[in-house]
Amino acid sequence: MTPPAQPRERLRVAIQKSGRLGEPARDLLASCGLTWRESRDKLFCYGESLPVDLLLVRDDDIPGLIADGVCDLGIVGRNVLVEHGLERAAQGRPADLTEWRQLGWGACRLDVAIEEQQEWTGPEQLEGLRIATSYPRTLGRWLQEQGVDAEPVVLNGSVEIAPRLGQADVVCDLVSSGGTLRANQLRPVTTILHSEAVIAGPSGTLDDGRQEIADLLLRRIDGAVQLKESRLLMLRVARSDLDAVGPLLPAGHEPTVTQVEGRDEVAVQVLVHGPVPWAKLEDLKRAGAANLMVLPVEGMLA
Ligand SMILES: Nc1ncnc2c1ncn2[C@@H]1O[C@H](COP(=O)(O)OP(=O)(O)OP(=O)(O)O)[C@@H](O)[C@H]1O
Ligand SMILES: O=P(O)(O)OC[C@H]1O[C@H](OP(=O)(O)OP(=O)(O)O)[C@H](O)[C@@H]1O
Ligand SMILES: [Mg+2]
Repeated sequence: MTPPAQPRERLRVAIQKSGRLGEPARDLLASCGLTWRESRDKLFCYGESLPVDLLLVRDDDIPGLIADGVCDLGIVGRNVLVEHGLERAAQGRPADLTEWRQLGWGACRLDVAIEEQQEWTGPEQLEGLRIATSYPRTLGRWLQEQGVDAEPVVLNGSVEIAPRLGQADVVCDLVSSGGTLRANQLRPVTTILHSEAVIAGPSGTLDDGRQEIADLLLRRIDGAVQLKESRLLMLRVARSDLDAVGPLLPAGHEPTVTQVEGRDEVAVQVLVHGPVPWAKLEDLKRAGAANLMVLPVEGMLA
């Protein structure tokens, strides 16, 4: 039984100490106006601009730290959070954490991969095989859904070399570019989880005034995430071509159309969510748009 957490009036956020998500997590929080004083061992950062402190830890420890009330929120991959939830369920305990926000970065997939030259006929092919993974619960759930009985072999790292070492027949691991699988003569055959970085938090609300601080932080995070995804698309077009260009503009806010002095032309600007692909710019140009520009947005206040 976990002892009740000490009352705290400062919010504590767990992030990865190093690894893939550590730096982007810090950058995100810094873009929310947070500044810190680092402890000498660099494991704790005391929030100066807001009562929000950081705890720098291994990513696998983040769900447990929140569950135990040591931290209030965490920035972690969905893959780690899902595995934690399934582990708890396996122990017959109720779900304690949820995704408070999806952050839109740190994207990867949890894939099953087999030897490159092997044919893939479907999940039933895995029956009776040994599957190396760091995510036995997530894999176990998927196998159960597929009605397949296989044996997870739990490894904390270097999962991809397990088949070559004779420890397993196939693997189930995180993939983004696929380079690690290829380097180990493996190929992905099915995805069992799509992951990205998320804000993990308790299923209920926080106590001691920390919910208010969390709400403020989340509002800033929402703004920062939206800002990061926003672009300003600018172009000029002859009035006669405006009807052709208008429908091709990417979805976003209502465009602003301004008359260009002394010419039968207008300048159009539109705030777009997400990247504007080259193909879209080429379509607009073909329809008569010129001086196309896509600019990042540094700040926004409606
Ligand atoms: N190849 C990848 N591309 C994109 N995101 C990834 C990739 N691999 C992992 N991730 C995401 O980044 C998270 C952290 O990955 P990382 O490899 O840094 O973890 P780790 O080695 O377990 O680190 P730690 O030392 O904190 O335990 C993963 O849980 C996953 O959500
Ligand atoms: O599809 P790819 O782009 O090749 O990425 C996949 C690799 O990335 C992760 O490991 P990471 O590189 O973070 O090293 P780790 O095993 O030490 O965590 C993951 O465990 C895979 O091994
Ligand atoms: Mg880890």
